[in-house]
Amino acid sequence: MLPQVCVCYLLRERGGRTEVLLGRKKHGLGAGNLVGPGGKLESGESATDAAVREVLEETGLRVRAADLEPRGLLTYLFPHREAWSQESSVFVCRSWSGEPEASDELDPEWFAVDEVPYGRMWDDARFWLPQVLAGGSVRRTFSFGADLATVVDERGSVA
Ligand SMILES: Nc1ncnc2c1[nH]c(=O)n2[C@H]1C[C@H](O)[C@@H](COP(=O)(O)OP(=O)(O)OP(=O)(O)O)O1
Ligand SMILES: [Mg+2]
Ligand SMILES: [Mg+2]
Repeated sequence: MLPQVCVCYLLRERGGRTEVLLGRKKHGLGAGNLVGPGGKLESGESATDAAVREVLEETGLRVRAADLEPRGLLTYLFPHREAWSQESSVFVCRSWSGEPEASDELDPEWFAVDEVPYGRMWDDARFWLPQVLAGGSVRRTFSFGADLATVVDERGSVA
């Protein structure tokens, strides 16, 4: 079984448009990329509980497990760096308390969902995140090449 991680996209309505909370990752896997808050599941933790904890740790926002919408599962394969291969549970959330704050891991920033700068994200995001932000779900596998940055193969579905 691959290491399990989670990611959560917080959505809000502002000025007649939908915005998503992303942040530049400051260190660790994917440092420099714009990502959704998320991280590794701890021992015995469910993906939902991990998402609640990681959102709080990385943004200062409190979300409730009941408000997390499961939106699928992503498999990231790095044949040239096996330790980076992971399986990620994807959530969307529209309700929370608090205001986003910078953390050791992320500088949170709101983006209109139709203006997300996919060129600043992990290369896989452009294949599935637009559909998830539009209300869909995903079950997809991505293989990265020797540069550890470019998707060289993808399979699965977005519905
Ligand atoms: N290939 C790819 N594309 C998009 N997003 C990701 C990947 N691989 C990934 O791991 N991720 C996402 C999924 C998770 O949200 C994070 C990975 O967890 P990370 O943030 O490194 O772990 P934390 O638990 O937050 O960090 P520490 O607590 O260990 O510092 O990236
Ligand atoms: Mg993280
Ligand atoms: Mg963590």
